[in-house]
Amino acid sequence: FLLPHRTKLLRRNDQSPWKAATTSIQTNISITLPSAVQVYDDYPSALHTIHVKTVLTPKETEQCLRIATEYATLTGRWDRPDFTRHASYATCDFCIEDCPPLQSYLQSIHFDTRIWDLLHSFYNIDHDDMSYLDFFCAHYRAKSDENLETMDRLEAHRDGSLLSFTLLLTPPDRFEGGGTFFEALRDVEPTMENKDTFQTGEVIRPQQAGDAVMHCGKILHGADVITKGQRTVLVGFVDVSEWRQRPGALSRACRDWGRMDVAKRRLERQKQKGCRGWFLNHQKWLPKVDRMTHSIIQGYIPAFRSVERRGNDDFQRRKRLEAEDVLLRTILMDRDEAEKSFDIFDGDVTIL
Ligand SMILES: O=C(O)CCC(=O)C(=O)O
Ligand SMILES: [Fe+2]
Repeated sequence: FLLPHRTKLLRRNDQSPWKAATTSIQTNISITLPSAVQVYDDYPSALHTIHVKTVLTPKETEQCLRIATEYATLTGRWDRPDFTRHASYATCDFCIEDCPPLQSYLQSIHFDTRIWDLLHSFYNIDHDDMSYLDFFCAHYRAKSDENLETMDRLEAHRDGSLLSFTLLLTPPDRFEGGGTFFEALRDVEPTMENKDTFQTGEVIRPQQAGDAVMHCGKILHGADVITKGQRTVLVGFVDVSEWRQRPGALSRACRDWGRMDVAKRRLERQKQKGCRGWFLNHQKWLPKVDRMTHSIIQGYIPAFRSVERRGNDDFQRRKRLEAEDVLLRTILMDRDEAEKSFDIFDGDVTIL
């Protein structure tokens, strides 16, 4: 069931378990990222909006949490981060595929169909064009002396997938802190409708277990620190077929984000060497006549203003957000456009 495009047999109908899910209080919140660039149209694109939506009933959520906790206790999978699965941003987790009881329970309640239906309605991507890159159950707990290897947060990052979701399994009254933060939401004011879920700055905190935060995985995000108790979530990385993605859009964004990383490192290096400048011992490489004429050639190199400006935190953030915004506007092609761009292959395409 980890291959969603194979789940056509689980289409929604009147008797579907989806009906059961609609009997609990239904969260339906959407928060749209502000525009960071003016030069492009197409704002907001579907990908600018983050959705918080009820996916599981309280009973189903409880059942998932029970099965997951039993499995993690037995295997120790929540006791330390798994660097083999997520090398850079390792979480204390297990893959749903590794836990047959949870996998078959989710299958029995048609979990995948619910997720694809929602993602389809939010981002207009066909079920056949979505598949799991990863689907796992992660666990955060407040730091204490006994659990040094466990995790209490996840640093800001972008997922490998174009779409992602984080579904809360633990009732929110059992922990403090937590939630998913998004850098681009820092200056966005909560509204009457979302003020409970979106209380502080960048963080989205679902108000009931069974609710999922669904978003574009390329938006810079992370898990806020847990200060008390434990928080268990189901996380899905959902990939979108290549043919719906505009060639070059992601690589352009990665290049721009990479430039900002380099600028940051240059400033750090400059600071290590002393902000005002530094002396180079390079006289022996210079022609004798010039040695006497230029003070710079005497070896003194002032700190570069441009390095300071480009390494500045606000500047960095603005540039990161600009690249992110352009990506969100451009990466998805609608079906017609995608079909046209596929036509250049003249129908001669073999899909392996
Ligand atoms: O736990 C969360 O709220 C976010 C998790 C996440 O971003 C991830 O695992 O990639
Ligand atoms: Fe993530």
